[in-house]
Amino acid sequence: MSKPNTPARHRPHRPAPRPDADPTRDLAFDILCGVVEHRRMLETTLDRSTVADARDRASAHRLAATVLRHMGSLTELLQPLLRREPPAPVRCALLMGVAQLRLLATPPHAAVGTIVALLRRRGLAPFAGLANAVLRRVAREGDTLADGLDDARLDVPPWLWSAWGDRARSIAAGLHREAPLDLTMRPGAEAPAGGEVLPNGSIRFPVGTRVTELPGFESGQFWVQDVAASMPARLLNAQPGWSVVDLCAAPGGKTAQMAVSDVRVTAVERDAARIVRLQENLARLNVEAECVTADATTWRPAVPVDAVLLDAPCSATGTLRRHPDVLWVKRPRDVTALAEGQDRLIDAAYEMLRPDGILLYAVCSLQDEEGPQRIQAALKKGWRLDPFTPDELAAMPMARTPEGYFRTHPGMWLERGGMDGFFAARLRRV
Ligand SMILES: C[S@@+](CC[C@H](N)C(=O)[O-])C[C@H]1O[C@@H](n2cnc3c(N)ncnc32)[C@H](O)[C@@H]1O
Repeated sequence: MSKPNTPARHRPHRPAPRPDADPTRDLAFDILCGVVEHRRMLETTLDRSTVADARDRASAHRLAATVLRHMGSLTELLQPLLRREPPAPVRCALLMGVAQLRLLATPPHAAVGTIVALLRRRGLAPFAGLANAVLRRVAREGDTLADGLDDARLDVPPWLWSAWGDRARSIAAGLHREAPLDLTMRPGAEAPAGGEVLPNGSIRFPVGTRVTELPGFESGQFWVQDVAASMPARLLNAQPGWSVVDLCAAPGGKTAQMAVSDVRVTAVERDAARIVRLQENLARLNVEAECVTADATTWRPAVPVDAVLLDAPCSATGTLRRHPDVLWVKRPRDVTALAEGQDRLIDAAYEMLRPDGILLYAVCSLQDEEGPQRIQAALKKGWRLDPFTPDELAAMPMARTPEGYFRTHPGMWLERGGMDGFFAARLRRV
């Protein structure tokens, strides 16, 4: 029997079926809205998330990080398709759709369907039609829309591009790549099979390698440390019997490098939770260091020490490959505030050292204000520069500056997979 032909206005109201839950895209969307609307770091949203499944979290991270790494060029590609500026959350959803279509090889029907469903789930149903039309056009005409866009330039905020000067294009090329997995080996340990031995002794595995699955992880034969991050402690070259303070030490990569060489290390870290992590890392590696929870600007050792390794808190622009949210979260004024803190830590290190003692200053930053400019300021206050020699940097000659600083960026060794940006300099207490 056919149903009576009820006029639409008399039909009982039934809510539209709720599109299936999609924790990956919901979490990626929350991450992106957090960055774009509140300058909230990716990890903060991830920490607060109730999504429990590790694969969902990893997929959400990958999707959000892909958008963040290409946010400028994806935004530009969308521009001619939008008659009006959509609300920020809708723009985030559209960017996710474009990233799925153009960068993550998601089949078009899934790339479009998942974003339309996301908008409906998140109370943005009035924009579902727009997303459907726009993303279908990107699926059909994406190559034409992308033609002529300067991705490298567009994907770096203007203030960073100008701060990086003539390094900018090369750095930007490195930022489009995900970081491989680099290991620092305990002296004498056998490297797990399949890794590439880099000229400085680090072992490199391809992007996506899970460190916990490599043989030797449990028994503490190595730890994760980007090739560039391994250089400050190598350059300090602390000798057995030296007393060294590792200031700002957690999670302890550099403490471990020194402690495995029988150096007497005191690791100073302000954050109580992070010092627990440092202690866990040292325990896995079965090495010892004195761990102190204290503010490095006021803490002092009982007797002056031979060397201080100061890996100072910084803007972390050197780690943008791993943390592309930093591109859109940090501002120039953050760098200024961090530079003031770096000066205070350098002053504190002076009071910890014996005469002629060494300060190895390092930051994972690409910014002049946090690197060369801090050293220039220190040289006016009783420090002497002890430049790195070509021999000391024979494994990475391109990282030695004319002043004798160590300086890397993500565009270096690109054919091998790149590296983080780091700055280091060696100073002596006069
Ligand atoms: C760049 S990370 C250090 C990484 C570490 N050196 C390594 O190689 O694993 C900076 C650390 O400095 C800590 N920190 C920041 N300000 C500090 C201060 N005034 N005193 C002690 N630690 C501080 C932060 O909590 C953070 O753990």
